[in-house]
Amino acid sequence: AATHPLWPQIEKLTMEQLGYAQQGVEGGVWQLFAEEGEMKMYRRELEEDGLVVDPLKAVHQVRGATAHEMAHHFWSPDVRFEWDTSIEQMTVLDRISSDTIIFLQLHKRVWPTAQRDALFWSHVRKIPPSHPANGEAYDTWIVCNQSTEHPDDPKDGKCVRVDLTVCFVCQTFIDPPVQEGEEITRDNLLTKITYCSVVNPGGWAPASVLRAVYKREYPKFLKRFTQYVGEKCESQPIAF
Ligand SMILES: O=S(=O)(CCO)c1ccc(-c2ccc(C3CCCC3)c([C@@H]3C[C@@H]3c3ccccn3)c2)cc1
Repeated sequence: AATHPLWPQIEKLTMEQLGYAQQGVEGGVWQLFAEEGEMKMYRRELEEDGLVVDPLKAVHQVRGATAHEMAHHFWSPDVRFEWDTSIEQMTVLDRISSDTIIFLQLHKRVWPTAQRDALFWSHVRKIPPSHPANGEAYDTWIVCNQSTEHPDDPKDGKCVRVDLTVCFVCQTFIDPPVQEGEEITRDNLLTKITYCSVVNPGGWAPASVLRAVYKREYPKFLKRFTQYVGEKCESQPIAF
C-alpha cells in the first residue's frame, strides 16, 4: 500500500528505471555483445572495487503476446520456476501490496563462483500512453526489481548476496494495424521489450569468468522467458 515505508523508494526507482530503459543505445556508450534474431544485448564494461558490475541492456520484440502478459509473467512468483532456470529456491518474504512483493531467491551456483542469493522487492505497474494522439494506443508495463533489506532475511552467510537493480519494460503495438471493427488476433500483436540489469555479484569473482557467465546466461534467459510467455498465452484470450 502507498503507506508502506518502502513506497517512496519504489515509486522513485520505478520511474527512474522507466526513463533509463527508454533511453536509446546510440552514442557508443553501449557495446553490442550478443544478437539473436530480434534480440540485441548490450553491455557497458564497469567495475566497482575490482568487481565486474557491467550494466546490461537488452532490446527485443516478440509477436503474439501483450506487454501486460509479458510483465505479469515476469513478476509473478507462481510461474517463476517455469522459466527462470537460474534459481534453485524462491521465497516470498512479504506481499507489500497487490503489485509489490519481496522475494528471497537462491540462485544456482555458477561454477567456479560461489553460490549467490538475492533479496529484492519486485513492483509491477502499467504506465498509460503519454502520447495517445499519435497512435500510441496501449499501456507500457514495467517490472522493477531492487535489492532491499527485510527482517526475515535469514542472513545465514551460507552464500554471497548479490545487489541487483533490474527493470523489464514492454509496450504493445498492433502491427499490422486492423481495420475499424476488425478483431485483433495474436498475429497483430507486436510487443517491444527492454530489459536492463545491474548485478553486483557481491563477492569477488574473476572478471573474465563473470563476463563469460553474463554472455552465456543473459541471452538464454531472455529468449527462454519470451518463448515461455508466447507458448503459455497463445491459446488464451488476449489480456491487454
Ligand atoms: O531479472 S531477474 O530479477 C529475474 C528474477 O530471477 C534476475 C536476473 C539475473 C540475476 C542474477 C543473479 C546472480 C547472478 C550471479 C551468477 C554469478 C555471479 C552473479 C547472475 C549472473 C548474470 C548471470 C545470470 C544472468 C541471467 C540468468 C542467470 N544468471 C544473475 C538475478 C535476478
